[in-house]
Amino acid sequence: MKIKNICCIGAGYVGGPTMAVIAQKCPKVNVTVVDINENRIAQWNDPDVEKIPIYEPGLSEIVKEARGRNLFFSTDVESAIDKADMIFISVNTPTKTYGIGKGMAADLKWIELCARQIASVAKNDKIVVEKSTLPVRTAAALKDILDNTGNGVRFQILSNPEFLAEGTAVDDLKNPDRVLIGGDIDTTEGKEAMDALVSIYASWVPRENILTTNVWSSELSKLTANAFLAQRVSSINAMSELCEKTGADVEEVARAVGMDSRVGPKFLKASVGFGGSCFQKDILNLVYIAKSFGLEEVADYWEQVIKMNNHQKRRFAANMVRKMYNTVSGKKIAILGWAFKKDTNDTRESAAIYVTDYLLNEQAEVVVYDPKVTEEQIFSDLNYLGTRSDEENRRMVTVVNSPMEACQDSHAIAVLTEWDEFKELDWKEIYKNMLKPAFLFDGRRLLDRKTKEEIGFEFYAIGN
Ligand SMILES: NC(=O)c1ccc[n+]([C@@H]2O[C@H](COP(=O)([O-])OP(=O)(O)OC[C@H]3O[C@@H](n4cnc5c(N)ncnc54)[C@H](O)[C@@H]3O)[C@@H](O)[C@H]2O)c1
Ligand SMILES: O=c1ccn([C@@H]2O[C@H](COP(=O)(O)OP(=O)(O)O[C@H]3O[C@H](CO)[C@@H](O)[C@H](O)[C@H]3O)[C@@H](O)[C@H]2O)c(=O)[nH]1
Repeated sequence: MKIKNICCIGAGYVGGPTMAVIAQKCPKVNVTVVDINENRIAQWNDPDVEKIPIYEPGLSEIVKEARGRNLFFSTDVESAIDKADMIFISVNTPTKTYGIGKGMAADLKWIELCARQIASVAKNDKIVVEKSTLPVRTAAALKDILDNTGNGVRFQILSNPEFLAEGTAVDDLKNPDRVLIGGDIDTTEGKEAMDALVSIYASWVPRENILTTNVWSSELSKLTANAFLAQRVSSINAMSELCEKTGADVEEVARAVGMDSRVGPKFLKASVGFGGSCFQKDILNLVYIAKSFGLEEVADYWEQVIKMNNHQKRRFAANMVRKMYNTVSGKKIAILGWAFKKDTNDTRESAAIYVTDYLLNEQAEVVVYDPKVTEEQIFSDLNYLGTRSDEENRRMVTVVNSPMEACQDSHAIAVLTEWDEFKELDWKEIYKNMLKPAFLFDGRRLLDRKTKEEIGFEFYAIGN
């Protein structure tokens, strides 16, 4: 079966970049990305490609090349579903904020809406691909809805979780460690659907890097991968606290441990805590699934990864207050970096939000600078916590367009995102313009201690 038309529902951080790369690599396949968010689609269609809604290195160039040729962005969901042979569902699956499973389970309401819409529109057989991260066995629910509410056409459901990391999405999509495709391996139709998706990826991914499994293994592998990755960060962050008490340096420890080929060197960077839209949500989902099967020990084991992460964010902020003579009330504190990691404008679950909230509770005056995050986003993140009103947040927090301005007349600086540009700042000039003693808290192990101390900073870094 040859795929000619692809539709992707959800033009977000996954749908947008993933489909842009498929369109670039498969110029003969028409790819239409649809979303109910009109503003987002308008941004994807902005004649100035630098204004697309997602910042990812290399993405605007691909959109420029493929948009209008075989890559389209639209709000006409039904027409795109109707035309497509293959439909990717790439909508958000956040943690539930209500009802059963509140604060833990994934909210699948947008997934279900997609399934019902596909079923009502489809007039010929279609392959439906789960691209969103979903609880294991969601494919069964999807199949139920599609088969029971459709027009008698046949659907094949595949699981094809996405492993891209933000900030390196384009590179991850072009050179993935693996592509995972789960499907109904016991039927001819199931195998044909899997082959059709394999042939899309095989346009640029070596065949041996495309794994095919049963659908449940594929769904569960995605949650497992994120749990393992987040666990590494929490593990090294746990050691960072012990390093601070003992005189060991967490970077030296990570290097020594990571050189064991069984452990490996990647993802062992101690930090102020992991953020992003996935790790916390997916682990909570895993914990919920384990609990729902009565696997209390399994649930407790993974929940600890989240507990450690919350502790790391809190202890970083608490340490700032403690070092500044136990009060930051009325003190100006510059926050450098708001995104959850460098090279993205995404702020979901960013540690900066929680550290700032803590400092605001201590009555600090906070000034924020981030090269890619808008002022509106920063206030929206703070308001979402519900700790104080929008008016209060706007009174206590200022967002500025330059790091020098953020640091001017401040008592302290906290580096919370590892943007490369922070390494190159004129730190002598910054020091000169600060109140003394000038405190510098490095939540990313980005800056060199020796040179900063020579300038005169009171310097504190995670894990050393
Ligand atoms: N962000 C990542 O790096 C990443 C990586 C791998 C997997 N994932 C998973 O991919 C999924 C999507 O994540 P994201 O970060 O792209 O989310 P996102 O919020 O950026 O984008 C989702 C989009 O889906 C749209 N949408 C929701 N319901 C819709 C409907 N019924 N019809 C049309 N559009 C609809 C929303 O308007 C939104 O624009 C999640 O399950 C996530 O866990 C995310
Ligand atoms: O050694 C490390 C590595 C990461 N982080 C932090 O961990 C968070 C997540 O980083 P990263 O995993 O690089 O970015 P994400 O975009 O969240 O990607 C993760 O989540 C995606 C969504 O499911 C998956 O597709 C990716 O494979 C998985 O890496 C960020 O706050 C990082 O700063 C650290 O503190 N130390």
